[in-house]
Amino acid sequence: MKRYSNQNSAEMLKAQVSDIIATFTHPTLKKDLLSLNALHHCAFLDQVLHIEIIIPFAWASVFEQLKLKTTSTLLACTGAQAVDWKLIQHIRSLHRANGQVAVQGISNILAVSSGKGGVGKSCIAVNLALALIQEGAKVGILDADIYGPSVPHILGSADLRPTSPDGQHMAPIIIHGMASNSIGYLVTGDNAMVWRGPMASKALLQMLNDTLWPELDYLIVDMPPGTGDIQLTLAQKIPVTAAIVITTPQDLALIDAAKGIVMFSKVKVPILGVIENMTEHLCAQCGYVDPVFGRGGAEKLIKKYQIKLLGKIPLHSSLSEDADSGYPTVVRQPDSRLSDIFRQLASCVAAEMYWKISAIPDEIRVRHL
Ligand SMILES: Nc1ncnc2c1ncn2[C@@H]1O[C@H](COP(=O)(O)OP(=O)(O)OP(=O)(O)O)[C@@H](O)[C@H]1O
Repeated sequence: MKRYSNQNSAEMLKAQVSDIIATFTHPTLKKDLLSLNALHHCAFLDQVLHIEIIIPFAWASVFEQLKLKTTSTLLACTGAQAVDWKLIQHIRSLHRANGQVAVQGISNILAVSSGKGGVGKSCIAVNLALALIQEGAKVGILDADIYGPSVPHILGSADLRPTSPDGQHMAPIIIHGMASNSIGYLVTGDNAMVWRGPMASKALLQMLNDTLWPELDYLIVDMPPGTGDIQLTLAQKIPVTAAIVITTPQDLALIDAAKGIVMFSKVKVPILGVIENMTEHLCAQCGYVDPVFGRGGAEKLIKKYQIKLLGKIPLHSSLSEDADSGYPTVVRQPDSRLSDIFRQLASCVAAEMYWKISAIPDEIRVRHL
């Protein structure tokens, strides 16, 4: 049985653990865990190997894979009887587009957009936000889809109304562990439809700035669909870190998604990539996979614009049924294959943001999980 009590052997232990965890590879890691300085601490106490891993983005489900892949080798090499793992998420505030000023308490804002309506943007924005929470991040959502605010419906909070503790600010609606605000909480029926563009953008910016958001690692902004004036104004005025574009595989949706990519490039907002929704139909009964809208659509888009395909979401009746029930799939069926897909997407989005955009050194918060 090995002992790791003195200084030399503590270094030996560190070297051994480092070698083992450095073998772990995953698409969220552009460098191995050692080059990322991820081994924060390791110690051998009472036959237990204690390991602390520090990662600068939301990573909880990948951390589970790391444990699964390396625990038996660690036990065999060190003679420990158990490994006590700890993940520290050191989520960084990354540079905002065009050097804009941060919103109080929010580290990063991610705009979820689409070139046209009906591609599943809100459904994906909500499930992505909730999956980021399951990945260990603090997340909120702002429904900026002024002409069709569907986030309250999907979250099951349409009947709730924000309160104002001081007559000037709004307390967000907390639902499924997530802070949310939406124009849908404030106006009912079709009232929002009559707003002119400048009025709508002003209202939204006010909602962003006057909501008492708790400390958030990520605020997801569900943007209005399309690439008109209101979208352009919001892309310029919301202090976003980056944007993602949702599309479906049909040619018409891809043409509009391309317009969205061009719009964000014009206003110098970094695009993390594209999410293809309704990629193929996944039969709820037999699991048969049918590429109803054809294959390879988003691939063409990412090739042309040199951006990343962040993930593909199948067309599945659960997604719309769960959204209509007010319990999005990630919450209602956390152990389903669809929820796994969303968690993978969440870690991929968080990692891509970190790798693509540099951190602001004095805006770092650390949280132990
Ligand atoms: N992958 C999917 N499988 C099954 N149903 C889906 C999927 N994605 C979205 N839906 C359903 O499609 C409908 C439209 O989705 P959603 O409201 O999210 O679209 P949207 O792009 O935000 O539309 P708009 O911008 O016009 O409001 C909803 O009923 C939603 O539940």
